[in-house]
Amino acid sequence: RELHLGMFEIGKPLGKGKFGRVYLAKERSSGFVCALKVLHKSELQQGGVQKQVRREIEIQSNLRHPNVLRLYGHFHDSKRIFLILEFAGRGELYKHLRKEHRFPEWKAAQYIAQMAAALKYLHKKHVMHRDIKPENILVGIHGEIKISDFGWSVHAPNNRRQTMCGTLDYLPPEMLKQGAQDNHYSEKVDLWSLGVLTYEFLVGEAPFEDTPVMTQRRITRADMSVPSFVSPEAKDLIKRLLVLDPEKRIPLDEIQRHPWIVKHCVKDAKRSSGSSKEGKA
Ligand SMILES: O=C(Cc1cc(-c2ccc3c(-c4nc5ccccc5[nH]4)n[nH]c3c2)n[nH]1)Nc1cccc(F)c1
Repeated sequence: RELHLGMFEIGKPLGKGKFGRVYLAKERSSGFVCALKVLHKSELQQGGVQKQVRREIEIQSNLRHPNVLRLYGHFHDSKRIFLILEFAGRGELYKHLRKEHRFPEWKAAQYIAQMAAALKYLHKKHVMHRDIKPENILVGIHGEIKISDFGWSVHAPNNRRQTMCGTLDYLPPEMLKQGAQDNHYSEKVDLWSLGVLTYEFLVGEAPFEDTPVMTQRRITRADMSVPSFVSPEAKDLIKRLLVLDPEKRIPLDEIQRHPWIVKHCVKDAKRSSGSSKEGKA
């Protein structure tokens, strides 16, 4: 079936990314609700990002995971490219984080467990995200998180110098080292960013937040301290992720078995089975 704009009823704006606006949309014949992202070809040309957008479309079209935002399809007209993206019922995670200042440990642990599951899926497909931060995470209608915006994701290894705007807070040390050879780092970069994310969920600010020069210096020295209100188990996981040597970072499999994650995410077997009808095979 030929996709075109007339198929959609356009609703309220949902947000605007670096290259385009996103609208709530409904496909007329099926009533299917989605997020329609509009990218202007002229803007992409000016930004020199057409190839990156094509790569992102190619990567995201093939991803299917409950914690990875779906790209259902795309089409274009003479001036614009349209992306049919999954609608996330509870919007952008960073807005929730700013409003709540920081998340309770049970919520942070559930989010990190879902991130670890999503990253495990992506890494198995040799896709590393490379831009994990609250701004790139959406929340579904059931409170589950969805990683989006694979603008920097690549099939490992890559040899593309990445020029990035935006925050340095999430960059791992190996990407900051002078003359770092792009293709010398691996999926382990996402583990470092997961550590920064865990810290920010629990503390409400990033661990190396400072002036740009100081942030870079603190990252390359892993110079950060965890406030005393953070539980010892959570602190242990943060410390095992924010390790300078990429090879020494706790692997994704071990994250899902980490005491802090297990404590908050595994259904508590001891909890009573409630009314008599429950618990029967
Ligand atoms: O640009 C993005 C990522 C992206 C996703 C979104 C986005 C933004 C907002 C939403 C929402 C959403 N739900 C809301 C509920 C309440 C309030 C606001 C909400 N926004 N659902 N899905 C979305 C998706 N913006 N940008 N992907 C992309 C870009 C180029 C090529 C490609 F294949 C993918």
